[in-house]
Amino acid sequence: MWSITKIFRFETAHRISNYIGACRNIHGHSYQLQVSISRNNFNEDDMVMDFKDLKKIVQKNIIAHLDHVLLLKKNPENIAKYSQDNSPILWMEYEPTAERILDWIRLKLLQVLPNYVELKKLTLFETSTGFVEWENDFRNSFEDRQLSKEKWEIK
Ligand SMILES: Nc1nc2c(c(=O)[nH]1)N=C([C@H](O)[C@H](O)COP(=O)(O)OP(=O)(O)OP(=O)(O)O)CN2
Ligand SMILES: [Zn+2]
Repeated sequence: MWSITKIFRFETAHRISNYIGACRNIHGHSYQLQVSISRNNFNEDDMVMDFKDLKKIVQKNIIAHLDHVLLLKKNPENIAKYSQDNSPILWMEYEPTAERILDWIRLKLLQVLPNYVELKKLTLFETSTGFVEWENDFRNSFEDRQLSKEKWEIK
């Protein structure tokens, strides 16, 4: 199995509203995202996938939605405090922990990546010392894509 990885950066603010400590306050991180996709063979250009094509997909579907945006869980407290704010807000179903942000990214990428590649691994650095990873075990790959498509179609 071959894989390629592309690295992205984005600046995003969040607050973890149920957190006991400073992460309850709105604060920002310079996130680093690593996206790895895999394939058994090469395409007619002798590539797993053109880095530029992977970049376009991730920029359009992920980075454009997260960069310089405030991530908030859609709960009554956050709605009351921040919904009148002029900042761009991405309202999330869950607290915007690194884990949940990466899961949001994973579900979106499963929906938009071309069928000839598999999403292999995702790594999200929230700080220079803390990161979360997801790795495909390839057992439920097809089912994951179907579920992801259904989830996004509902919204
Ligand atoms: N498992 C998780 N733990 C924490 C998350 C998270 O998303 N997942 N998030 C936070 C805070 O939002 C923030 O990221 C602070 O994290 P921390 O690594 O503690 O940041 P520091 O700058 O203090 O890191 P040091 O290396 O200790 O200086 C908290 N936890
Ligand atoms: Zn944080």
